[in-house]
Amino acid sequence: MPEKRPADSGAAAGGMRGFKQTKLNFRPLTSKTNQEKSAATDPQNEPEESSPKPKSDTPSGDDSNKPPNDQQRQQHQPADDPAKANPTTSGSGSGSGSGSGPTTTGTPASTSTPSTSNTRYRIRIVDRPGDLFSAPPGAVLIHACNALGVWGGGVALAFHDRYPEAYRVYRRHCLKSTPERLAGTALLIPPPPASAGEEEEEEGGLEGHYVGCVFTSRRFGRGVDSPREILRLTVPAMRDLMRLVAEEGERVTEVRMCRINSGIFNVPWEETKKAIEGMVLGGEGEPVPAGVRDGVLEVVAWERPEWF
Ligand SMILES: Nc1ncnc2c1ncn2[C@@H]1O[C@H](COP(=O)(O)OP(=O)(O)OC[C@H]2O[C@H](OP(=O)(O)O)[C@H](O)[C@@H]2O)[C@@H](O)[C@H]1O
Repeated sequence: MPEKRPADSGAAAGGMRGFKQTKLNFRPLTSKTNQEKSAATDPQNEPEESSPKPKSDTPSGDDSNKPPNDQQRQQHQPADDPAKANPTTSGSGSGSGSGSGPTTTGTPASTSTPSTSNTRYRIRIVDRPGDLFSAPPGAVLIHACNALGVWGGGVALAFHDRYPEAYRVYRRHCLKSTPERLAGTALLIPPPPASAGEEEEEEGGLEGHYVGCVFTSRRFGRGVDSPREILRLTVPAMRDLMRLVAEEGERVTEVRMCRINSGIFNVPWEETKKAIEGMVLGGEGEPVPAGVRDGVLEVVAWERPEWF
């Protein structure tokens, strides 16, 4: 992992090649219990009015597709405490299945009905250099988000430039709620049904991606949560996202992520990875993602080769 990096501006800086804007009609998927659950699991969450009252650094008004402004893009201060934090996890150790065999533990029987057995599973993260966005249709692309409705830098800006419609969905979702309520939850934005004649058919398999947003910090810039808090929020947020992913059944073909939290959020990647791999998921009627094999969901964490 690189020691230091600029809070880069992603696509704007040419970090990824060949970005294209994909204008699609996205519909958001959220857990009905997201907000209650988040409030319940986070003792620090004070109940707040759900009116989308902008905070001081919250963009306001009817500008849901407005790109982040310069001020927002520049508010990428590193967190005050870059010290290592102790992750709060619901389990210990990392996933350890073989993961590559054809065994179908927890695999849904039909193409779209998620399994709701008592199967428990873990996530195993495999680090790989490459382009996060070069994913097949049906892939979920996970990235960490603030809850203020801004994808202003790093990979979030690349998502913004690539999927402006998804950005609108995310932004609306944020403005309808509050950072306190969103912290530790997730938003899954599926692609619309494939339509014939899409233009973005070139390299990279651009269409058909789900955008998986995990709200691991309430705010960004000077208001970003501490690394410790970001790690703590990552666990329920990933759990929430996995539930949403599982409900999509086999429409989801793979789950991949960037090294969430490791750039602008300033949390060492190994800490985030450990927290995610320590989670025990599923069980008690919880749906199980279609990709689970032998109790393990393999998730590739892509990193640009220059940072790998
Ligand atoms: N263009 C690109 N293409 C491909 N991979 C890229 C990339 N740029 C960076 N990466 C990699 O992607 C991983 C995560 O690093 P990032 O710094 O992105 O995100 P993060 O999870 O630490 O932080 C979340 C906050 O970033 C934004 O913040 P703002 O809105 O600007 O405030 C959000 O909105 C959140 O608030 C690291 O492995 C980077 O190497």
